Amino acid sequence: MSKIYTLNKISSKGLEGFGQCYEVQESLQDADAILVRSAKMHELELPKSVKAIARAGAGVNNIPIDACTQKGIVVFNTPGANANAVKEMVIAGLLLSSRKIIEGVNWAQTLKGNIAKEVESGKSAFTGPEILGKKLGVVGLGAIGVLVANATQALGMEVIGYDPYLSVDAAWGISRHIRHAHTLEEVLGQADYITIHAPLTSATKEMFNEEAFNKMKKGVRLLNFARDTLVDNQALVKAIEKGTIEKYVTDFPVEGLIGHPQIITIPHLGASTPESEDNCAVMAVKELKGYLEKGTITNSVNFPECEMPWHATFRLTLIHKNIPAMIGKITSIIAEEGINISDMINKSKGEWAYTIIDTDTKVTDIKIKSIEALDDMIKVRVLSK
Ligand SMILES: NC(=O)C1=CN([C@@H]2O[C@H](COP(=O)(O)OP(=O)(O)OC[C@H]3O[C@@H](n4cnc5c(N)ncnc54)[C@H](O)[C@@H]3O)[C@@H](O)[C@H]2O)C=CC1
Ligand SMILES: O=C(O)CCC(=O)C(=O)O
Repeated sequence: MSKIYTLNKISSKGLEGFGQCYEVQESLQDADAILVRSAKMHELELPKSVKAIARAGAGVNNIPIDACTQKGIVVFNTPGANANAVKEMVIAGLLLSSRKIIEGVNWAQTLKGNIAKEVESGKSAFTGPEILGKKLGVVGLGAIGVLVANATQALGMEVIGYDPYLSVDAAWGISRHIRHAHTLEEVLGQADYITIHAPLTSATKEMFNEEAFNKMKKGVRLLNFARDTLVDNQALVKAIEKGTIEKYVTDFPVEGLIGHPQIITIPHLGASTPESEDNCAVMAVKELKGYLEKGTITNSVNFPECEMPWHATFRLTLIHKNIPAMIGKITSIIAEEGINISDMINKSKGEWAYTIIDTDTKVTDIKIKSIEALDDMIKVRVLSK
């Protein structure tokens, strides 16, 4: 029985996918794997039993990836599974940033007496421009950015996209009407609206800072449905005071922004739809099962993709450093017992490698210990059918 610790509320449709051989628990004790959404895991002491973590969602900045990698814990996410939910929210955000809908609705709640007359005399305070024909800059053209770019172009916006690491898959999905910016400055200098869809990393932290705001057009509307600290909030408030930024719409309410008349704070609702919660959970559960049961790695952010059909009875999965002679050392230990390897695969990602070895005969515990004792060997698992 494998034990799964859930850190956030995970859709039941996803959890059902685990089936009879799994126990979903609210304790970390002896957990084989963890399922998480946005809960912060940096302070969490992970027991040795943990082999994998699946993020039911896209952003993995809440997970201590480097520490997990060193311990041989495979971290997965669910690329694209919540992208449509965020895209729809961004379209709402664009309209909220432009038309004074929230202000108008709040004002309408206060009306009394001759309401129809009050409405007609007061509504001019809530006028705002249309998005049709305006220029939108999309920063980050991944799963979400591409959907946002295509949808807003279809709504009549002129869209310019920037992504220095654009993937081939993403490029296939981008409408030919979207203009390609070669630098961030190109977007900042001409967009009427800017929407951020890059991940939070040490390289992107506060990429929207005073310097970036100084390059923006006056009166720009900025949307952030990616992560709070992609934006330097102090510089942002100053840019609003200077008139550079007309409105900031963020999915990440933080102190200093809440209550500001030109800032709309949404309580991280981008992915909060039943469809996206189901999609993410179903995908995350599939990834964990594939790894725990067969050693398959799909959509990992810290180890290479790896899958091999399993015909033999026994399987070793090995996480180790990506260095010369490692495979030779492992196979020599197995050969000392006269065991034949029926199939094998080795994949690498940067300085890390992952190997699957199938045998018809069980490798003895003593030999497994010898393999575990190899320098630069991080984790060895023994699976059987
Ligand atoms: N508000 C919410 O509920 C949600 C927020 N998110 C956030 O949105 C981010 C993006 O999500 P996805 O599109 O699914 O991820 P993705 O990984 O498909 O796309 C991210 C894109 O950003 C690009 N990128 C990286 N560095 C960049 C830079 N310096 N400038 C411009 N582009 C850069 C990458 O090349 C990639 O194409 C996530 O990392 C997460 O933080 C994701 C889902 C839900
Ligand atoms: O699980 C959620 O609601 C948050 C989604 C998110 O921020 C992400 O997928 O990066």
